[in-house]
Amino acid sequence: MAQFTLVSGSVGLITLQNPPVNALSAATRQGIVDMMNKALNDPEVKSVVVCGQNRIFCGGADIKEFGTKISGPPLIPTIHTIEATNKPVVAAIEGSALGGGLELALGCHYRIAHSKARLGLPEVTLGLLPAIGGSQRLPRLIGVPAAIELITTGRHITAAEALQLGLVDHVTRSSTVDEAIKFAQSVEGKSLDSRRISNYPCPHLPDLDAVFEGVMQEVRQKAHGAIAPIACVQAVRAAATLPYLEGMEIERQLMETLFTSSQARALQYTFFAQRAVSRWSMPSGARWDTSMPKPVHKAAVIGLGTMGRGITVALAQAGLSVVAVETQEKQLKEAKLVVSGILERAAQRRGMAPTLAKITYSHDIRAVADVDLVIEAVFEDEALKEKVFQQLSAVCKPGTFLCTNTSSLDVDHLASLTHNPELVVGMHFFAPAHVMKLLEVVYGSKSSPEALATVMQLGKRMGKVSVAVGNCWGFVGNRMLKPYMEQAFYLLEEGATPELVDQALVEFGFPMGVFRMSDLSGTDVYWKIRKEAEPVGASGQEARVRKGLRYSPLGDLLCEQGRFGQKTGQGWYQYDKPGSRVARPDPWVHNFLEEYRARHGLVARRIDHAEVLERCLYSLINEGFRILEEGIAAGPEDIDMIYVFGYGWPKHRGGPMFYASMVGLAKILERLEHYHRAHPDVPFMQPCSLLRKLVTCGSPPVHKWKDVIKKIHSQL
Ligand SMILES: CCCCCCCC/C=C\C=C\CC(=O)SCCNC(=O)CCNC(=O)[C@H](O)C(C)(C)COP(=O)(O)OP(=O)(O)OC[C@H]1O[C@@H](n2cnc3c(N)ncnc32)[C@H](O)[C@@H]1OP(=O)(O)O
Repeated sequence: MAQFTLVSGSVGLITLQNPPVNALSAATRQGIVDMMNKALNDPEVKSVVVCGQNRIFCGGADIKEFGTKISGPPLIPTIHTIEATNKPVVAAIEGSALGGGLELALGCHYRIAHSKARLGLPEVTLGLLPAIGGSQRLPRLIGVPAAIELITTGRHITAAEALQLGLVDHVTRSSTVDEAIKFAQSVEGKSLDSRRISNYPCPHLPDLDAVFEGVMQEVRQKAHGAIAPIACVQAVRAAATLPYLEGMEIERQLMETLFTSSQARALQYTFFAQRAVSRWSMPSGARWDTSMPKPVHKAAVIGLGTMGRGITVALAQAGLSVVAVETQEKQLKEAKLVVSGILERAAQRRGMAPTLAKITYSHDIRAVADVDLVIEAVFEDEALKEKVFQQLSAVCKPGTFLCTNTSSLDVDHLASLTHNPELVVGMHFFAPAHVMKLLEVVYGSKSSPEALATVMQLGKRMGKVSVAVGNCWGFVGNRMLKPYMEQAFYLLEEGATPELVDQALVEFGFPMGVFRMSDLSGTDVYWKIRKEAEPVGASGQEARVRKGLRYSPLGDLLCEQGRFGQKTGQGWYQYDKPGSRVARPDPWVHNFLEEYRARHGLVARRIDHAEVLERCLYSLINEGFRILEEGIAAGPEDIDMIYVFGYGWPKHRGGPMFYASMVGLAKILERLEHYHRAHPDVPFMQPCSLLRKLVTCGSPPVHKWKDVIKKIHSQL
């Protein structure tokens, strides 16, 4: 797992060998310890270069080993030995030097990086902190403010930025290992006293207490309940205030707490789940590894409202030629300005030229005749989308993939209006489409594996976390949101306020609660969807029982008052003016709720945060089990990534299905049964049979659920 070669007569070259990213598995750590001992004890070796096989230095600890019993040697003593030796040790950094990989490099006396290398301490994103001395060495090398920023965000930086910060000594465009070998020879026999970072004093910061107080406040606010960023700040504070060895002891203690935390498990699950969703499968048995995507060089976007503009930006940034079509002249002009502005600002940030020439604009749908793939993003109106799909089917060249950005319409129905329904796939983007990471890729009953493979690959090119799901009302994300929102309305009927419900959800870790979110997106958006789904209700009616089931008309009644949320300055909260982002509790809403309860003879009771969470989250999770049972999502990871990357589910809780496994399936089942007994007229609270079966099977861990589901399906 690590190889030693004597090169140029005096340089011991140690190469980490653990594909694909040379992660520090037990065997690799053992290899480093053995090869380093060999190099340091060999009198022929006058200097050492450490590098990684296949042009990647090291991706850090082997994350697969976390959660298992850690075996193999620890690296801290070896890094101390490296730092203390009188033979110069040079890290030759190509590809990535991340986490434990960068910590190893920080123990070396010199660091030479390739210009395309990326460096970082991303432990925080896995619920950990850099605990092989990284939290103590980095601030000593680059100063407290820069170290805090890198360690608390886990950001990967370029070699150029690393050079600017003083994190590396030299950046090269040629062979890093050759340069490192030459450099190592040039410093053989020279004093290394000034190269041992652990001996450096931490650069002085005036008013240290005030700095850390401010940083802690900011980090806490951004963390939404995650504990690792807080521990990272505490560790850097130890570096800034304590001698090195005492700081190392604090680093160890903090890591001990984090290492076994449920948050670390959730974040590590998310790391692998994010990668697992790219390995999609369809109920037909078609899979990612047996289906060939078609090349997409030129794409088109139809409709340049907010979504269409974002999609155009995302496609252009992914390097595609784009035809952007909008029939309304005024909207087209405005879109051109907005799209160009976004691309120019983004290019400026990256120090690159904007990709404006990649886009041609047209008001004529016939301009898409020669594209490989079209994304329809017109207003969410069934008749309009039907017309567009019929037109597209007539004007596009044979074989063009036709995609829809619908969030609520039936993909199969749109496909049925075209000559080639196998080429139709849903691409459900989230606003703003060029920023949000999630892409829900919806295959219809006729979509071909090739069409799905093509769209999944396009999503990857756009930098999205693309999740393939089956076609059903609301797909996965919005379908699960329905019971969640429904419960929030019921809680208001029973005595809660929008603030109470939202506070419980924010404390759980969501960036905002359901009512604040509803105000932000427009309360009328779901009103329209409710009206379409329930033409008899959703307007002008107070009835709380519809078709024998519980219904809350609260959202409809609010909309009838013209309170459409932030954009109108009034919704579930009040705002200083339309468009203002500062939401304040609204006495009008409290009064509206009291009058409503009085009209219906409802007596308000005290509702606590635990009840809010159980009812909103468990009903959502229950729907997730139904989605799994029906095969709409292939596995729990798919649902979890949709919620983490599209709906603000806190990453440190891993997604709804992972969270359910942490809470315990038996407990979820028991609470759903409890609420369903109290409200038999709420079908979303009736426990799904898959949940019952999983509990009967002894509540297997989340990565085993797919096997249980497969078994159930094979028995049908
Ligand atoms: C008190 C108790 C103390 C106990 C102490 C225990 C010992 C701890 C020792 C050291 C701790 C150090 C802390 C760390 O180092 S934590 C790890 C930090 N590193 C990372 O977070 C990097 C994660 N990886 C990445 O960011 C990327 O993978 C990258 C390296 C940039 C490469 O990206 P890309 O080229 O896009 O490739 P993929 O992401 O698709 O990855 C390819 C496959 O490799 C797998 N992978 C990647 N990194 C790791 C890793 N560190 N460990 C294990 N596996 C890794 C990834 O899952 C892909 O696999 P697959 O193809 O099967 O999906």
